[in-house]
Amino acid sequence: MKKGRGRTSRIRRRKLCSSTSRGVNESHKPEFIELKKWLKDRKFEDTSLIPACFPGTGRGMMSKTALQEGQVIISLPESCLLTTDTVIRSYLGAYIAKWQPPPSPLLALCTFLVAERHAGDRSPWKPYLEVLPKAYTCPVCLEPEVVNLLPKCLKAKASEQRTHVQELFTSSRDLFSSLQPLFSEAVESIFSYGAFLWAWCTVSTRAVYMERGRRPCFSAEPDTCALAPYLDLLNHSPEVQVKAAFSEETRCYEVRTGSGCRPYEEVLVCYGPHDSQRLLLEYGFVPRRNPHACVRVSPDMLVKYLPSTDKQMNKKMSILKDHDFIENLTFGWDGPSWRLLTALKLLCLEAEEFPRWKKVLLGEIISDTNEKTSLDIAQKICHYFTEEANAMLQKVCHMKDEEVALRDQLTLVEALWAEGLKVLRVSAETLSSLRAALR
Ligand SMILES: C[S@@+](CC[C@H](N)C(=O)[O-])C[C@H]1O[C@@H](n2cnc3c(N)ncnc32)[C@H](O)[C@@H]1O
Repeated sequence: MKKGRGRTSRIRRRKLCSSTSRGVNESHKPEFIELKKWLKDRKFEDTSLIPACFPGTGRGMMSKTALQEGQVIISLPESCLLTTDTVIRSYLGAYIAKWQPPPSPLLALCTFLVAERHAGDRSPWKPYLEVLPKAYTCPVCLEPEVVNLLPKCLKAKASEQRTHVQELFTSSRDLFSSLQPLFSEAVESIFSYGAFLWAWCTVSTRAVYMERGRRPCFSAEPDTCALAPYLDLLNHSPEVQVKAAFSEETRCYEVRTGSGCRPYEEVLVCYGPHDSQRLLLEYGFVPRRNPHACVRVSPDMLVKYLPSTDKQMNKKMSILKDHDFIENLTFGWDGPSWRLLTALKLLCLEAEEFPRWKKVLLGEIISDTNEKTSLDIAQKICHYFTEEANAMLQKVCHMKDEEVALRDQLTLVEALWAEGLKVLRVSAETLSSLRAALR
């Protein structure tokens, strides 16, 4: 779906296709009947996709007919899209446009969503708002005791996410207060943290990528998010491909299949080639069978089993940092990544081998000892993580029995650790084979 970077690009890099699990048609539900009427009034032409509930992925989209490769499966007219243009054209527009410093496009969208949800029956967006989830499962919404059970790297990111949303909310209070003339109730009760969090998660987990030019009424942050009713019912699969973009010619947001799909199968798009920690962080779910699943090795784990007496350790670590070998070191379905083994080889260099560190980064073999030592360290790290994953799974299982109210949240965490454990088992086998080949 596009070429942006970072938070927005991933949302919007959606491809499409199908899974084999049968879903239960939900198109008869009153909220979907209303939504379809609303879409029709806005010139949306019916599609072969209908909302349905699937055993593996929950609510998503099912195809009523066979879909051919390259076919447009959904074409949403501009008038159905909720963008910053919608906000500026609305009753909020004049307030947002004169606010200093200019709010970010994301804040404008969140403010609009909160106000419209509050408007209830009076909102022209009601049929769309009615089908949106009432709650989300991104880490920012999880209970602290559940966040505490996340893998270390993800826990740190979850905490950053929470701080980011809280700060955005706090720093927006004056803007919300300026909107008081528009409401009979106190704005503090309308723009509560809970309402803001819901809006932030709505945009974060559902928006499609649609780039708009910079406007002086908004801050310099990229304006790339658009909410696309109906289309945003499409779930993710890492294995499918689609093209999705706004067409200047038809003035519609179009999704085109990358491959065919049989009738009554779930139609899926790809949110990006993300590992499951990232999908949990950004979208609040852990997919089944993720080929991009991995277990991340943090810098402190990297050195955990290395001799603390190594005088060159600081220098080695700064080389790794300078050459971007400190992040994205992983175990995956293929075993330890090349980057992880390379970082370990560099860290395991003997004093007399150290001057040849550049060759290590180029992938050259320095010595048998270096090869063996680095594999041994990788095995120790893998073993440590395996023990940790087993212990965490036991803890989560115990908590699921004790804390029934947290069961859904704990199930997500459990899925993540269980996937990690599988990756580590495969990695342990790969490491054993690599080690045996050196004997
Ligand atoms: C764009 S919405 C897709 C429609 C959504 N399932 C719904 O009912 O509104 C994205 C959200 O759907 C869910 N989701 C998407 N793909 C999924 C998958 N493969 N497995 C489980 N949940 C998924 C996640 O909650 C995610 O935040």
